[in-house]
Amino acid sequence: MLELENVSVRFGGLTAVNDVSLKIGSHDVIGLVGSNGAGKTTLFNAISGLVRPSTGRIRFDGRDILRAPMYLRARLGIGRTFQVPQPMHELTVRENLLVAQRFGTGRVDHKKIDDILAFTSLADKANRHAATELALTELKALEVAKALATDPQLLLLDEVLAGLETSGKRRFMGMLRELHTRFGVGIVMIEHDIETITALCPRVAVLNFGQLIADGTPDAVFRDPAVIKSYTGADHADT
Ligand SMILES: Nc1ncnc2c1ncn2[C@@H]1O[C@H](COP(=O)(O)OP(=O)(O)OP(=O)(O)O)[C@@H](O)[C@H]1O
Repeated sequence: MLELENVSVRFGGLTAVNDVSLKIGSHDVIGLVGSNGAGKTTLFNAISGLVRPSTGRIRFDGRDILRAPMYLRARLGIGRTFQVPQPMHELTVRENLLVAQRFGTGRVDHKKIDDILAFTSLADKANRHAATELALTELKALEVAKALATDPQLLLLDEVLAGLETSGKRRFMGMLRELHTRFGVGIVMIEHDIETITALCPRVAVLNFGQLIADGTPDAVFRDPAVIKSYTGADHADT
């Protein structure tokens, strides 16, 4: 579905993403990990069209999208969330989803919006205003709901679990587990907690200083000496 070929993103003298090649299939659920500043969000930005790579190619369903604007990528089926929820504060939850749906599909489908509200446990908040009437878990759920409203084939989730307390996190993980099968989307999720990634993702990709240093099952990746070194600075795990 998505193919990155030798993608690099530079900000002046800093190479935030360095020569990354990665193939993501429509049935993939991938955890994207790496320490702070490793380039994870920048890679999402390159895929969704927020930043333009300095070099490389990006194809979606065989189509070159390197120069495609964000809205076109959304229409083609690339949906994303942001690390800090970005609702349109003056609108209600339902209105936020309607705007996202229009942006992503060019249509309005109230039945689909109702399904998404139910799935994300936001049905009873549909007429509340995002700015003043939602708790953090609900704002995070709204972020996922907005991305779903764009009708994605590929969903990029940027730290959707960060900052949630234990029970909210558990509920959210249940929702994420269902997301893939219920909406038929491929998923790439950025997440720092290795236990969470291992529980949710059959495949893990690791960035270190912008480079992809591992890509495989959680078991294989988290035993990889290069990955352990990137996290701890040590050459071997203490096992
Ligand atoms: N717009 C920008 N201009 C300049 N430098 C940037 C910009 N965006 C990101 N960077 C830099 O690129 C590097 C990668 O940042 P990025 O946010 O992609 O990392 P990350 O892996 O998502 O980190 P975190 O886990 O802390 O969110 C960092 O050094 C960051 O400071």
